[in-house]
Amino acid sequence: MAQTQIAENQSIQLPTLFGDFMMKAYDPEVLGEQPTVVIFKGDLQGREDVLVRFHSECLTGDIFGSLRCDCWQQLQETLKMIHEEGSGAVIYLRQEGRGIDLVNKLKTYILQEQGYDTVEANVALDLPVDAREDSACLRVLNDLGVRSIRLVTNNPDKIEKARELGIEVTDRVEIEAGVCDANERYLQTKKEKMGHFLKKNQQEGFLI
Ligand SMILES: Nc1nc2c(ncn2[C@@H]2O[C@H](COP(=O)(O)OP(=O)(O)OP(=O)(O)O)[C@@H](O)[C@H]2O)c(=O)[nH]1
Repeated sequence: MAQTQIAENQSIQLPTLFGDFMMKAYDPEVLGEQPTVVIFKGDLQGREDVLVRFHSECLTGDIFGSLRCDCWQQLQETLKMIHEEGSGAVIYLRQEGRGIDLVNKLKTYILQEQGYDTVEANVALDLPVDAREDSACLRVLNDLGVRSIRLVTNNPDKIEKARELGIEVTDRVEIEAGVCDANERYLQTKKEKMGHFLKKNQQEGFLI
């Protein structure tokens, strides 16, 4: 007979195109919010320097492969990196549009189609440029028993916020931003206005 008593936060197996992972979902701490999700590989209990990405939800990119941003490529790239290394985690935060939600993000896209950049569009609509709050990451890392992380990001603010939460970030791991015509302005704005570690390469566009 199948066991029907399921423990809270029990992990499930998740075979993916990028290899075999485990996954857990956490009940939201605030009613009405979406569960935080972690997809991970390896026994991370007590481990130091774990390869980790905090990835904010991007329905347009992560689900539909939108090229207006680099979210989909970064997610795939990280899963490949974790698979190759044999361990690590992606904490998937339900902070669509840097926390302004999907409907508002699409409104900013309308302004972007009229010439505003991603920062100007948020400001013009009286929306915060970045409304993300990352405390769910601490909850997940504690649950997995991770002691310190190497954070996969090009965003200096993510490292600072993680450290403010008390997460030990021992290193930053660069992640390549796949450039194309559709996302070049988005990447340029991240670099110039949000301080992202992106280098412009004359021949090939933006790389890390
Ligand atoms: N407001 C707004 N949000 C966007 C836009 N394009 C993408 N996003 C959101 O930006 C967020 C990107 O999150 P991440 O990829 O985790 O983080 P990041 O700050 O870009 O930093 P990295 O770790 O270097 O990728 C997601 O929530 C996307 O939905 C946009 O044009 N406007």
